[in-house]
Amino acid sequence: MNAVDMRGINQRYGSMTVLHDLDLTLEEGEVLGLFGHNGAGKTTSMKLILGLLAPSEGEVRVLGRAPNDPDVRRQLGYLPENVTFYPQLSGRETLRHFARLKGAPPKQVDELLEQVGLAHAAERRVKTYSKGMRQRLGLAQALLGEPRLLLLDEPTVGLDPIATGDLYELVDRLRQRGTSIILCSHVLPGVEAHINRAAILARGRLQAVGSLASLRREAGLPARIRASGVSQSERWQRRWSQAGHPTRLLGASSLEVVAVDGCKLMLLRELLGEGEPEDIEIQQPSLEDLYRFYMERAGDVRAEEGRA
Ligand SMILES: Nc1ncnc2c1ncn2[C@@H]1O[C@H](COP(=O)(O)OP(=O)(O)OP(=O)(O)O)[C@@H](O)[C@H]1O
Repeated sequence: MNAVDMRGINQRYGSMTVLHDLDLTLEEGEVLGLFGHNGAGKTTSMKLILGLLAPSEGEVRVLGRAPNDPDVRRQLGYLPENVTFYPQLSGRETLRHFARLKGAPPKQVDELLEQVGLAHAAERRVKTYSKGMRQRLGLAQALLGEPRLLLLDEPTVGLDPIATGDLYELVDRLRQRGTSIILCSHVLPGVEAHINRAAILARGRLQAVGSLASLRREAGLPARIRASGVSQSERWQRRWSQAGHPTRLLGASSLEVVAVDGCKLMLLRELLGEGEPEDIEIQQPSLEDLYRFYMERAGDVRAEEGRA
C-alpha cells in the first residue's frame, strides 16, 4: 500500500483549474520533495492529501483510505507554510494544547521540545519567540502522535543554517523509522541528499518525478569537469572549444569543460593523458539545475500566475 495515491486529479478554484491530471504517489517510508514556482499547486496538493479540499475530479487515497477518515487524520502530521500560534501561551502550553487535540501522550511534549531544540524556551510565551523558534515549534506540533505520514510545507523557512541541517537530520531519522514524508520547499541546495524522489510541478502540471539519477538521465543535462594545475590550460581551452566542448578558464591553470552527450570519459582520458592535472572534480547536474531545466521546458510560469 502506498502512503499517498493521487490519481487523475483536476483541481479547480471557481473557474480556474490549478491542478491538471495530477498522478502522484508516495511509497511508505519514502521522502518525496515537491518543488515548484509560486502558485504551482504545491499547497493545494497538500490540502487534498490532508482532506481539507475535495478534488474537483480524481481520487486521493491516504494510507489506503479517504483522506478525511478520522483514523487517517490521527496518523498525519502537518507543518503549514505559515505557522501561527496563540501568542500568550508558552511553547509547552502550546504543545500540550495540540497534544490534547491530537490525542498524543503528554510525555511527548517535553521530548519534542528537546528534539527541536526548544527545551530552554519551553516556559516562554510564543510571542517572544523568533521566527525560527516558531517554525521549530510548528515542527514539534507536526510530530506529535508520531505520525505515519508527515507533510512539511516550507519547513526550512526562517531556520538558520545549523537549524536547517538539524531539520534534515531529523527527516533522515524519521525516514529510518518508517515515516513517509512530503517536503515542499523553494530552498533546493542541501535538500537533495535527504529525499528519495523529487516531483517538479509547474503551472499545475507534474513536469517530472523520480530519483535524482533518473531525472538526470531524463533531462540529459551535462556534467562539468573542473581541472586545476593543468599545463597549458589556454591551449586546452582553445582545443576543446574548437571541438565543440564549451570550455572556460578558471584562473591561471584551471579550467572547466561542459561534458555534453556522453563525452565525459573521452575528455577525462585526454586530460589525464596529456594535461597532467593536479586535481579533477566532476560536478553532476544539481537539483537546482534540474529544476531550472524543467521550469524552462514548462514555459512562462509567471504568465500563469498573472492569469488569476
Ligand atoms: N482559496 C483559493 N481560491 C482561489 N485560488 C486559489 C486558492 N488557493 C490557491 N489558489 C490559486 O491556486 C494556485 C496554486 O496555489 P498553491 O497555493 O497551491 O501554490 P503553491 O505552489 O503552494 O505556491 P507557493 O509556493 O507560492 O506557496 C495559484 O494560482 C493560487 O493563486
